[in-house]
Amino acid sequence: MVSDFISIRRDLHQIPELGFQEFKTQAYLLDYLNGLPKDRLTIETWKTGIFVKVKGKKPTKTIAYRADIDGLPIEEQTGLAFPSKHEGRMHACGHDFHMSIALGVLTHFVSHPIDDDLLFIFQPAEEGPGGAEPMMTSSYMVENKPDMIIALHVAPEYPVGTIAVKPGLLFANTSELFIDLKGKGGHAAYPHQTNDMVIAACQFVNQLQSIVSRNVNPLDSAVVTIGKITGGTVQNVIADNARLEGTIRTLSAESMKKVKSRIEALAEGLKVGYECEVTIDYGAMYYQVDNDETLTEEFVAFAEEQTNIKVIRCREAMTGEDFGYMLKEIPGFMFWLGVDSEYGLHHAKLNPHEEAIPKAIDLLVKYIQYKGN
Ligand SMILES: CC(=O)N[C@@H](CCC[C@H](N)C(=O)O)C(=O)O
Repeated sequence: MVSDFISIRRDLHQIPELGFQEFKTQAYLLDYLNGLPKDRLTIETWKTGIFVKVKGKKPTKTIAYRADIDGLPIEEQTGLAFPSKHEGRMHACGHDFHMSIALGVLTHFVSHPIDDDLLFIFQPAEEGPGGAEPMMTSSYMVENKPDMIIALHVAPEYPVGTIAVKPGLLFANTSELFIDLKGKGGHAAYPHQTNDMVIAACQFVNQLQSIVSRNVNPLDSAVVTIGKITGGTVQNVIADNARLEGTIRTLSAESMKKVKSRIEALAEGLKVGYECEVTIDYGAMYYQVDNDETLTEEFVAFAEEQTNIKVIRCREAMTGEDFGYMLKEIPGFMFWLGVDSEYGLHHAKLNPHEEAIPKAIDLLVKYIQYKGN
């Protein structure tokens, strides 16, 4: 017999949608929310996201909880009995867990209200192009800015029954990276008459890898990943175009500036060396996740003393999260939830253990109750 919120997770797992296309997901969430008693609830949509307020008994503050709702362009290979019904789309970053946990906590407080108001934020487009920053400037958020905010992220590398957290910097600064190369194509047998963009792209991918090893202070970690290369049209035509798609991760804003300036300098060299055009687009950029020191330490002490969850003190990670934009304006924290999967985040076989769902709901209910009187 699976609990309600595990079965909700299974439903949501089957309908993953990309950023700002979460129409079925939003409809599913609204359908659930509209089935709850209405007396304490206000529900407002924002694009494909939702704000839900649970009115407190005598509020002096608002505590917010944020869950991201989008999936990834990955073809699922989990072999689960409830796989994605959307070809080439998967909840491979655990947002199905994040949503079902948020619904579990919200449902508890609808029937067991506390003094303070609670705001549940179902945020679109965390994987890109970013929903948190525009949500923060929405009129709803401006008029209903909470006093503190919490979020979690599933962590395949930690066992169920654990959480991992760190006061201060938890996640990196990120920037997407799209590089378009344009040269001169032609017959595969006449390379001397062309500027081959497949060769230029290969060279450039290798050159980019020297930035982290030779230009960034080794004590200030950075990552440059190219996750996708496309180019050309057919096997016997020299390609007149290529596109590199990737991401930059840095622990400091200075290193982000440095990495970008080195990419641009190397691009100038490529233009000369391969007589081609190079266009760089940085896409979406996410601000680092910087946990409030006092609130995080208080949460750790609470979890250790008042629950049977094991707390792991972790290091910062090079993952990105646009929750950073919320923490920039509102004190709060994010923590990792142990879900023990052999395969990691963004893997087609990611299979988090569902027993982590009731454990997370229980932890959050207890902590929010403690914070909200
Ligand atoms: C937790 C997590 O995996 N977040 C994503 C955020 C992606 C931001 C953006 N699309 C980028 O690639 O820079 C991550 O990949 O870390």
